[in-house]
Amino acid sequence: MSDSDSEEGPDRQLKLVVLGDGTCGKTSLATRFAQETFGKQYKQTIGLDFFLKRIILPGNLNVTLQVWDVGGQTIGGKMLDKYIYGAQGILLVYDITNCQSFENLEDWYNVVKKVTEESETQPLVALVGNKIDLEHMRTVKVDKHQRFCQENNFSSHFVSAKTGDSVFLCFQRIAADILGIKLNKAEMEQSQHGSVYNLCGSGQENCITSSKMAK
Ligand SMILES: Nc1nc2c(ncn2[C@@H]2O[C@H](COP(=O)(O)OP(=O)(O)OP(=O)(O)O)[C@@H](O)[C@H]2O)c(=O)[nH]1
Repeated sequence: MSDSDSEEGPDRQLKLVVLGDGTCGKTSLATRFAQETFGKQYKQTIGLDFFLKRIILPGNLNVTLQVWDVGGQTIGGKMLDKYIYGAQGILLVYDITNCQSFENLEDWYNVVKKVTEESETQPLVALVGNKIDLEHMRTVKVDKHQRFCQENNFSSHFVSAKTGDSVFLCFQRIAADILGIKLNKAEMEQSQHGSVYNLCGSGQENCITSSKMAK
């Protein structure tokens, strides 16, 4: 992509589909990222929820992320294939305190493979361990997570939708990977903790970038 595209061209749009068992925290992850909120109360997603968030990647590249939050009960249903179709990124989410939610990702991934096997371009797949604020209750070993990533060439993420830890970084890294943009260490460290607005504070440049991010 040329410089002129990144400065004046229309926003790039990326479709990211969030999959995983019920209660692993998909809606919480999406709302933490898109709205910077978190609700303790569980409200089951029926079918699909949809969020939009505009971010700016290095090189002043505007990217609008469409986050498709798929209800955990849709596995085995007729609509799931349609939700996945056309995704550039897939987030396979599990709850680090719930082994079953990790084991069941195999089934979710099988659906992804079936839907995308004949596509020209394959989506980037990210493995996301959620609820790291509950580290003391972890039942899924980090080794297992890493092995699953290596075996399938997934990118690896650990987040807490509750505290916001690494949530923005997770989406930012996924978008950057899809677009072939390399984030440097400083950019990743800035994004690691909390919301985009918390990015302000340790450098004028980052402050400007953060304030340009639309809600
Ligand atoms: N401690 C903690 N709780 C979380 C976290 N993320 C989500 N939760 C809680 O887990 C419960 C389920 O979260 P949801 O985001 O609704 O889960 P979901 O995966 O969207 O569930 P479905 O709609 O059934 O697919 C809620 O009570 C959340 O408050 C987290 O990072 N830490």
